[in-house]
Amino acid sequence: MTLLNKNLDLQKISVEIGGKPILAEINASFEEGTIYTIVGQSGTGKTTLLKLISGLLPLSAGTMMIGDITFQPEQHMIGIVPQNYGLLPWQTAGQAVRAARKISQKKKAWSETDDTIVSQLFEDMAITAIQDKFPNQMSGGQQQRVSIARGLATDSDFLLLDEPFSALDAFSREQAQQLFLRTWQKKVRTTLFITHDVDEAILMGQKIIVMAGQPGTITKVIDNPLFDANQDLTTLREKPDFYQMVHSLRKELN
Ligand SMILES: Nc1ncnc2c1ncn2[C@@H]1O[C@H](COP(=O)(O)OP(=O)(O)OP(=O)(O)O)[C@@H](O)[C@H]1O
Repeated sequence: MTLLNKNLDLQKISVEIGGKPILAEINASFEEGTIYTIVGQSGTGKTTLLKLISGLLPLSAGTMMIGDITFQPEQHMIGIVPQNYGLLPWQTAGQAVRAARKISQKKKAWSETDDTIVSQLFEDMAITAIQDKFPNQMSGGQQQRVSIARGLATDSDFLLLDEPFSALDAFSREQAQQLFLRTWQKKVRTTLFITHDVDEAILMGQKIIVMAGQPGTITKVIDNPLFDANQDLTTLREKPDFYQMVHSLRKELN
C-alpha cells in the first residue's frame, strides 16, 4: 500500500497484556516522513508502542487511522530493527539484508539498482567485510549494524527501531548515528526510534516523544529545532543550544 501524504493517528489507544494495562490513553499523530525519537524511563511502554504499530500486539481500545482508513499493520511494509536484532541463525549478513529488500519489493524482479542499494548499505553500515558471516560469528555491534541495514533495505512506509545503537561503543555509535541519518535521507519514511540516550534523542529526532507512567502514556511531544539530518553531528554536539536542550530534556525525564 502506498501512502499519499498521510499521517498515522493514534486516538485513545490502550493496550493490556494478560489483563494488565501497559499503555493507556495514547493520543499521537505521526507525520509522514518524520523521525520521532521516543524516550522515557524503563517500563513506560516504549517497546509495546512499537509492537502495536508493527502489528505484533493487538489494540485493547482506541483507534489507529491513516486519513479516513483504519490502520492495519499487515497491509503496510514496515521495517523493524528489534532490541534483540532479530537475525535468523541460518542467514548470513548478506542474505539477511538481500532477503529483506526482496520481500519489500514484492514481486518485482531483483535489479541492478537493488544490488547498488544493498552494496551502499553495507558500506554505510560498515559491514561489507562480514557479508558472509552468520549471526553467531558476529559481535553484538556487528549484528546490530546488520539489523539496521536490513531495516533500511526495505522499501517500507514505516521504520521502527528499538534502541538500535545500544550495543555499539561510543565511537561506533557516533559514526552510526551520522551514517543512519545520511542513509535515511535517501528514502525518507516515518520513523520511530526508541533510545535511552538523551543526546541521541536530540541528535536523531525531528520530534521527541516523552513517555511516562505505568501504564505508560505520551506526556509530551517536543519539536526539535536543532534537528538537521544534513548537519555534522560532532559540530552539533558542541553547540551551547545542544547542551541547553540536553539539560531541559533530562529535567523532563526526571
Ligand atoms: N508479554 C508481556 N507480558 C506481561 N507484561 C509485559 C509483557 N511485555 C511487556 N510487559 C510489561 O509492560 C511494561 C512495559 O514494557 P515495555 O517493554 O514496553 O517498556 P519499555 O519502556 O520499552 O522498557 P525498557 O526501556 O526497559 O525497554 C513493563 O512493565 C513490562 O513488564
